[in-house]
Amino acid sequence: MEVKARAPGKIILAGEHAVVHGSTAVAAAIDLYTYVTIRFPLQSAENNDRLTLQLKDISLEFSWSLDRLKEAIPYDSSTLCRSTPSSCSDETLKSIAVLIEEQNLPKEKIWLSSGISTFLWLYTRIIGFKSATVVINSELPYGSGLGSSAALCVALTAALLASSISNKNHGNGWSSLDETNLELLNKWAFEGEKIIHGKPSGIDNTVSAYGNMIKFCSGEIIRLQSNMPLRMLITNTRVGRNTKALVAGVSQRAVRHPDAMNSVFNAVDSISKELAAIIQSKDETSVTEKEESIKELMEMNQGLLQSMGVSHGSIETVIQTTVKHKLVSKLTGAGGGGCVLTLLPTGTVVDKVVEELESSGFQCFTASIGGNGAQICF
Ligand SMILES: Nc1ncnc2c1ncn2[C@@H]1O[C@H](COP(=O)(O)OP(=O)(O)OP(=O)(O)O)[C@@H](O)[C@H]1O
Ligand SMILES: C[C@@](O)(CCO)CC(=O)[O-]
Ligand SMILES: [Mg+2]
Repeated sequence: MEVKARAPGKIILAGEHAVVHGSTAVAAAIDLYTYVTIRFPLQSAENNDRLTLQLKDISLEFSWSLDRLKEAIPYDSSTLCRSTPSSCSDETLKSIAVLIEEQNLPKEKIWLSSGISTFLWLYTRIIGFKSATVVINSELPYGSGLGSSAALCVALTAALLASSISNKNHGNGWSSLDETNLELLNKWAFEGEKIIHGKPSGIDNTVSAYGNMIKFCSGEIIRLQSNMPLRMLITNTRVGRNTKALVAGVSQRAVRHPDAMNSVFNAVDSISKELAAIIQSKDETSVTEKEESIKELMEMNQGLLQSMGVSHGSIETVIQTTVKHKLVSKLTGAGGGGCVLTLLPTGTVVDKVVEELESSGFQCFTASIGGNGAQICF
């Protein structure tokens, strides 16, 4: 039997980092996906006592015997419960780390270990110690602010939950999950994100699961209906960074300067709420006026992200380059490098700015905003 799932990456239009501290943020799905295929062997097949993970886009394969997994990951049948998401304890995470060390992950790929830990934990917790080959393929750049970690957690959980759905609709292409399964999927994916982000807000897994555009605050999800065209250029600075470390850095700054940082988080909250209102507004305001307001809000948000300490020289270079073309940019996701968003008001011709950014070694692309969330296929 084979099940497939896919989940999109995302951009954050406003509110990253502050959202971890209870502010509002606005995010949208993009049409770049992480795909997960799970193949279960026949009972009679050889090798039906192993769990194999293939990371297709980076040509790596890992394999564990089920006995070794059972030995290392604490298990009793009462803790295996697909319908009650639970957190991975520090102790279990340590045992999982040993399972990954045994696979001799190349040193330059050590950043993958949190993703593989999440895989092992979600897999064993949701469907137990069952033999399979899991193939993962991603169109998203890793660790670049486009939510690769959340797309992994959401796509994997969707495939795991789909494997136990009884009324499978074979051969009908991609289909969405029903509301109950979507809620369950989002909770499990959040538990997975905790392993990768440390202290996630939940916005990345939520927008990847539900798709479209959302306003998110302290776990509350409001689905937004955009009433204006919204085009963004995405520039990957190609500077690698790690969301967990950046989120922890902002929290440490907030401990050192609680009043100042609270004011920053409050300002971001207002920016996100205003941005969401503009995007949804059906009033007479012209698109040009709305775009002018969004530009200003993005500029203010970037200033506040810089004051949180999550900008980077490469991000500043992108901002300065786009300003020369009268365009406004802000970082997206955790910052520290990664990707930058540039608003493309109606009628903008991007060729010149793209040429200049790419000649500095950056990678530019556009993605369609506000599309599908998690989907499954049999
Ligand atoms: N397809 C994948 N396979 C295995 N691990 C993955 C995959 N995608 C992401 N990861 C894990 O997630 C980590 C990157 O997550 P991180 O949160 O730092 O960045 P991001 O999610 O791309 O950006 P942001 O959180 O800012 O949106 C990788 O180092 C890896 O451990
Ligand atoms: C930086 C952050 O706010 C967004 C990362 O895409 C972290 C999170 O919300 O989990
Ligand atoms: Mg992430």
